[in-house]
Amino acid sequence: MSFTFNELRHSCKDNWRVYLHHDFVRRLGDGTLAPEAFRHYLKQDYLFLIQFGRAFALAAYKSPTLADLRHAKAGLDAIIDLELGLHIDYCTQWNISEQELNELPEARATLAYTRYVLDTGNRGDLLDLHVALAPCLVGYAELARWLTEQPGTVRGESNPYEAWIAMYESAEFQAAARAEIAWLNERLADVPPSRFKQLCRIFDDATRLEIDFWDMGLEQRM
Ligand SMILES: Cc1ncc(C[n+]2csc(CCO)c2C)c(N)n1
Repeated sequence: MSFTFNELRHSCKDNWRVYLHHDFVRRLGDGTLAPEAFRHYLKQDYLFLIQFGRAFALAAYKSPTLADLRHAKAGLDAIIDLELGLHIDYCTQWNISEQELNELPEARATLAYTRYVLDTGNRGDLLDLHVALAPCLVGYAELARWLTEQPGTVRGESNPYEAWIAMYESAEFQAAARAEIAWLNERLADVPPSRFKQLCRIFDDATRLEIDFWDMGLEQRM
């Protein structure tokens, strides 16, 4: 029996659609998202990215081979040098200082999602951890492509969220998502059905926690 990432994604298709086509995402696309909701999301996403940096460090610890270790290092580099760097610049443009970021308490949705991923990686192996990380990596690349195709999406200077969409639409992010899918496809080819079922549960949990993260932003909840 051989499984693929596409089957994993299909196993939670309803929640996957809710995550990708969430109101928060649609409003980023048409530019109607309340600026305060976006600022709340940006601040919590900074805290989220720090914990995700830890998750990639955990992936390094859980790596049995040099190739896996390099893969984890590349993921950690991408978060620290690319995503967090852009994020801090972006926060400055939205009048959120680095000092404010460093003093923020974590919202419950941030705590739940990030600690779930870290716990899944701690108790499981590298594949469990990657499956918990996949909705984040693959989902944002897919939602950026989806937004680009929507007729309601406003591009260019008239959309205050243009830079956010462009970041996840960029060739670099799209390539990272494709690499992750390839990595998962290689591993999923060897798992038995009972193990695949466990992995579907992890993927669905992380997808639901992504939905909660959008809800938290939209409703500015702590
Ligand atoms: C809640 C939330 N989910 C996913 C991402 C996207 N993201 C986070 S880390 C990473 C890997 C590359 O650095 C990607 C694509 C986000 N920013 N916030």
